[in-house]
Amino acid sequence: MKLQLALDLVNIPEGIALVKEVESYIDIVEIGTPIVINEGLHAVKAMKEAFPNLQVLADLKIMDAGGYEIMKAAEAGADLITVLGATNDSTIKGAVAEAKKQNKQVLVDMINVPNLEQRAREVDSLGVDYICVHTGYDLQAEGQSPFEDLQTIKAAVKNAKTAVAGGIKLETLPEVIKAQPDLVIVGGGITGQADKAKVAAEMQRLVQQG
Ligand SMILES: O=C(CO)[C@H](O)[C@H](O)COP(=O)(O)O
Repeated sequence: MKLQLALDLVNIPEGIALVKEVESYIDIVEIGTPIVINEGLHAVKAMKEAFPNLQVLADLKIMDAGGYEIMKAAEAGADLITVLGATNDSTIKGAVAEAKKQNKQVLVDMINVPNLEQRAREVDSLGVDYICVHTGYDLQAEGQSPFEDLQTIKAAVKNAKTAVAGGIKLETLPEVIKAQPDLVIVGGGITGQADKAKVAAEMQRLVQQG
């Protein structure tokens, strides 16, 4: 099981400073969608250059032009790139084909997919690397969490690895780990804490003991 730190509400220098604090406790650093919107793929390039030993995920949430957008993220140095499960199969197939060519990985974000079980099975047959359940900020604010959805995809997905994101905190991490995802994605649960290194270290301990 791996731990991914999601950076969303920071600029490039703030993001690099933050990762320096927790570098040894995480496996993957995510350049979140708001950073890509604010700073472009330069943020991915800057993070990869600053931390060549970490994997960098570009949270592009690709909805169209799968092959092209994967190619651009790969050029910037991303190791993993996100595509939306809500898009059509052609976009996902194009993304997977380009990612394989570039030796990169595709994580499909199932945010707001209504027929989760059925779509997870379909996406699983397209050769993607990860299928991720995700409760976004707006639904987190309404009290929702991704924990039940994780059980759903754990039962449905046979080929891809599974991932979970959306409001995970140190207190809720043990419940998440019980469902045995391959990847746990944490943003505010680390970035919003006063002692980020302490929380990240404890999260790494829990994730590694599985
Ligand atoms: O992709 C995202 C928002 O769309 C976030 O990166 C993801 O939800 C993790 O952040 P948090 O743990 O703060 O919810």
